Amino acid sequence: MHEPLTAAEYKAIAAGLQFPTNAFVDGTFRPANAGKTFKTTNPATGELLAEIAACDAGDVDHAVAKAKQAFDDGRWRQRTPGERKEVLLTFAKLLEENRHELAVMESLDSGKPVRECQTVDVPDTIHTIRWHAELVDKLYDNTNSVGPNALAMVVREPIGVVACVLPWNFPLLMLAWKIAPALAAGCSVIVKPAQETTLTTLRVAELAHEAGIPAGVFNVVTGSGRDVGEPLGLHMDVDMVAFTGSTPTGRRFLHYSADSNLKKVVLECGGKNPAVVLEDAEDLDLVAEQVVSGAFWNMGENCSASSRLIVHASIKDELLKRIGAYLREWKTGDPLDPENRIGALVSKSHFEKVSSFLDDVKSEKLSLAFGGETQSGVFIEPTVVDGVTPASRLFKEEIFGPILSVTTFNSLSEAVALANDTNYGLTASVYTGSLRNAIRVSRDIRAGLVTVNCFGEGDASTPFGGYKESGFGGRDKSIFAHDNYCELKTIWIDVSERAVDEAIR
Ligand SMILES: NC(=O)C1=CN([C@@H]2O[C@H](COP(=O)(O)OP(=O)(O)OC[C@H]3O[C@@H](n4cnc5c(N)ncnc54)[C@H](O)[C@@H]3O)[C@@H](O)[C@H]2O)C=CC1
Ligand code: BAL
Repeated sequence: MHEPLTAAEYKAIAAGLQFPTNAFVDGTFRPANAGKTFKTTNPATGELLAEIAACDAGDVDHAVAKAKQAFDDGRWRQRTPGERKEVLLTFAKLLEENRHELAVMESLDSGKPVRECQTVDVPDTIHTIRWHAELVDKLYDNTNSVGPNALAMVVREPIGVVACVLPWNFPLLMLAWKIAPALAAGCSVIVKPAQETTLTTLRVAELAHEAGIPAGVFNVVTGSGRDVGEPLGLHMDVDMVAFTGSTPTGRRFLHYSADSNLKKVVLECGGKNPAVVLEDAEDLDLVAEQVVSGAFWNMGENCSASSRLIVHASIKDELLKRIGAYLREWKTGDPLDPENRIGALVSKSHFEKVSSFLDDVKSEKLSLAFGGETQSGVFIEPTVVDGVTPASRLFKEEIFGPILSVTTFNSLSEAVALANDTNYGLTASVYTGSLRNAIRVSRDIRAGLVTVNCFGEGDASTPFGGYKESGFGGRDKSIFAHDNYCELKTIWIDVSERAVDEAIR
């Protein structure tokens, strides 16, 4: 069902698309109060796609009031879990029916290859919504054993109004990682998409409404971080912020919370993730394939990108040779051509940032093993830089582009030390033929997800999020994500004889 179409079919869909342009609040599209707009363009071509409502603090106040009203009157949270499940499954079905449109819109707005949008982003988005829908009527609350004189119940309740502040690198999927558990739990949401990639979020909101999610429960406020993200972070009636993006912006949300109502903050931030290849790795072809996909999937615009290859010195040359062979399959160019696996970076300014790391290759006299070429001011070919030391910016900073650094080691302890030599701790991969080494290294690396002999992000049932400066406050995906969007309430009922006697009197 999610097989890619041909380039001609994708272009025909693109030609017929209607782009949503207004914020979505209380079940209807509405322009910004102040009437302002911002432009959204196709990064691959520079073509203007749409002018979108540039909302501000007044629009945020309106959306929060509507979301709070919807939460307070119980139009969603007081439906049974089974009823919410059915609506969310209808929502998933509508997404499925519109999958080609969503894949093309995502690709046009972000520069991502349509092939990935069609085969990964859209199906994973739908699966995430289905998974949380299916979870919600299978959870049990607790009664605790507190003796014969009382009954203690511990129940989950939806946390309230949730602001979901999203990044541009996986617009649909990050939307699903936040809204699926939030809506399943019974919360009202206000989504603030990244300005670069607003279109699919608006279309999804429309489909959610069509599926039967009541007005005011799913709202989208479009605009900049300063004008929309900050007022949401500071709002006294927002109960929680669920954020994915950079660590510096994540840090701001902790300040906003401290300066307002101590709202709960869950952050999924950056990464500088190692792929550690031990001397006893068994199948170097498989390692090369996985390392390439870990580093270059989504142009490396991925918080879980394995951007540091840490390889035993004795096998480095052989591994690089095989990486070179796999890179031939990673063609760069028109995102709407399903033959291409590397599309455009999300914007000119992001291209400039990523390109500055290519300048370091020259200034630090590092060795370019593959790539290094740019095209049309927005495309960067997959690039592998050899001989990178921990002192280099390439080793330390999140690049968020298709650049892989290579560093060697000679002992297991050196490998672990290099892997942990970062302020981040999101993901890591270990390649080894030894079960003992796999377990030891996975336990010693300080990261929220360690994959062994593969690259990946787990599935909907496994939590995703980071140690150290990669995350804060909770995890995306899985039952643990569901619990992010709930408060726990204890209800203690006195059933002692004294209480019964008093009740009779
Ligand atoms: N962990 C991840 O998945 C992501 C990491 N990044 C990293 O961040 C770098 C910068 O990208 P940006 O788009 O600038 O990320 P960002 O973290 O600034 O943006 C993420 C979201 O936060 C909002 N935002 C920005 N400034 C805000 C503020 N002062 N108050 C409230 N909300 C605010 C944005 O509008 C967007 O919706 C990238 O080069 C990359 O290294 C970017 C996107 C996703
Ligand atoms: N790769 C999923 C999370 C992120 O990049 O933001």
